[in-house]
Amino acid sequence: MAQRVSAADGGNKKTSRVRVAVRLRPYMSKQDEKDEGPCVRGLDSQNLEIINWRNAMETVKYHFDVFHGEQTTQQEVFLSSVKPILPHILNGQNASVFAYGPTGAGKTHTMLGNPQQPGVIPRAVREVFNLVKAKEEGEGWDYSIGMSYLEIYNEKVLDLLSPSSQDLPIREDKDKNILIPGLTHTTISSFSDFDKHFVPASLNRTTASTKLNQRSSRSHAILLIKVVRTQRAISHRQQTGKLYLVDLAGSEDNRRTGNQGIRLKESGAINLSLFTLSKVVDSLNSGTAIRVPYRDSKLTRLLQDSLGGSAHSVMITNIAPEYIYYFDTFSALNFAAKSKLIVNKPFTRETVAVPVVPVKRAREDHGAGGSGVEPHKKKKEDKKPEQDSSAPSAHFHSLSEQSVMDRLIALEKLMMSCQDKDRLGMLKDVAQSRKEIQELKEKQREFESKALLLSQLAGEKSKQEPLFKNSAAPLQRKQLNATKPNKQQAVVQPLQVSQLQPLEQLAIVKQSVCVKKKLSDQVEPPDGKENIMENCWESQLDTSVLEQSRQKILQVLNTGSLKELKGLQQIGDKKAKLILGWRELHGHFTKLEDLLKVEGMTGKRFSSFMKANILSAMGK
Ligand SMILES: Nc1ncnc2c1ncn2[C@@H]1O[C@H](COP(=O)(O)OP(=O)(O)OP(=O)(O)O)[C@@H](O)[C@H]1O
Repeated sequence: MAQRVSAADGGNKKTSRVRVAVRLRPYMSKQDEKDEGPCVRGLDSQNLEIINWRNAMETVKYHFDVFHGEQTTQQEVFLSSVKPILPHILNGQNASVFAYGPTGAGKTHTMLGNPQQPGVIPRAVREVFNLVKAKEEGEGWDYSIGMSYLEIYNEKVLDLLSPSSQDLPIREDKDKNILIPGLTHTTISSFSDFDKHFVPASLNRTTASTKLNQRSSRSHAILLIKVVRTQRAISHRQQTGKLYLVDLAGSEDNRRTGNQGIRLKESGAINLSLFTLSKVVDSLNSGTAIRVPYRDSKLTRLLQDSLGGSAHSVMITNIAPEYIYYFDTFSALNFAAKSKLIVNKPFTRETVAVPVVPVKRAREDHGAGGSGVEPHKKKKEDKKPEQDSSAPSAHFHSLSEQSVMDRLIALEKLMMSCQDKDRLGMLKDVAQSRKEIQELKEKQREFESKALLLSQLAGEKSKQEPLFKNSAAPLQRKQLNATKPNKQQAVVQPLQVSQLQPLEQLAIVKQSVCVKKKLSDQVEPPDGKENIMENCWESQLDTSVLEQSRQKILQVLNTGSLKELKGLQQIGDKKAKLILGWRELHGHFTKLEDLLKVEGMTGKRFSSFMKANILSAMGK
């Protein structure tokens, strides 16, 4: 009877860690309306640099196992990053290759390619056949190769070889092998046999056009190549090796993809599963996690077999050079860096001799090597070079939007806490300061509510309504004045980022109490009187009590566990996870309206969420 045999002697510890390669796709001028040039470039076969968003005179350098520059061919990517792990699957071990990165950065190009430039998938399958052919001769084993092909779309597992099938279940057998009952498994005898099944199945994959990519993959596609080898001699040992070739859907920022409706829903599922993947990678790398959160998404559940343990994994992080992708690139590099903690100081900052603009025009300036190390001509020299090094760069016009800055700050904090031990002390100090500020804020609120209570007791002998006030009372300004110092205190952060905050306060100050919801109105225009009534309820509440409730909700959003988040009104499991994901990626919510940035949170939902939670916090 067939039995899984662990190949202890064949296991090579060195290669069992996640090997991280980064591939930079060529610069595309059509993606660069402002003609700003690239913001990232290669230095050599392992190093790259990206402009520092804080100061365009500086770059941030990263070190990876491999860096594939813009001119790298499909063949080179395959030979250096993928081919070395393939022999393992002939010995009953698992291997996987992931293409990760923002939408439009070249994942599908890398994995699939096109007839002129075939990608990793066709090359790997061909190589597996070659390896088997070479082995079959005199080693005493018979080999059989099979394939399955599926996509995870909106958290559903769909069989691409049998497109009419429904969402398939994922199961685990007693040996901890992940199985998908009902998934088509087809034996293939040659590469052309594979092609015959694979090409039409690929057309079944869900793709659609977004603002950033005309043919964007809306699902994670997983091709499984299974090699079973059976010993001819008497014990007839059988070993099964699996190769997962994964083209992940791109991480997406929906403000830029312009996604709405169904695209937005897809995007929510994509971002959620990528977030879980990130958590799994974190746990595997930390080596201390009690529970690796494989079960939190279908993607990670399915790859459980192959991620960690004895799997030989390669992650190819695809990035794009244009400024419009800056945040995504920075984010993807961070993910790639934390996917292997042996990264050499990715946050070392060096001042380069020439202003950053020279990275411009990679295509014309780069030599055949594509690493882009030669000096570049200056452009836009009239741009004032001297800047306050703590201020966001003038080159970041497109990023000067407050929310993007907030995200960059949050991301930077994350990266610092991950990788630079020297900064841990600093972060601890900041955490301590924050704690003290928080305590002061609590005290302040306590005093305020006491004072309010006293004035109410003194002022209204017979009039009741401790919570509802006269709508004519011009209390909102007072309320916001009271909020202001709190806000200012709350944003004490490393690296003097607090100077970015006043803009946000302004946004809050501008909200009028009754006809507020400016943001929500932008998303969904009010649809009549009912909506006006909807939005007026806050005006009937006492501003300080209202503010207290808002603060309470904000606190849960920022510090609440999954369970606590689910304790909020109108927040279910999925939304709570999305909030956690957002927090992980962007740091804290500076104001409640930031919730609108979470996937699926429309203006209407936000209004209703606020009403339900404020009233609930007041015990209404
Ligand atoms: N190395 C490359 N050389 C030439 N063209 C490339 C390269 N990488 C990507 N492209 C082109 O860039 C465009 C976007 O690439 P691709 O569709 O592979 O991105 P993606 O990361 O898979 O996006 P999504 O996540 O939206 O599916 C395509 O037109 C592709 O041909």
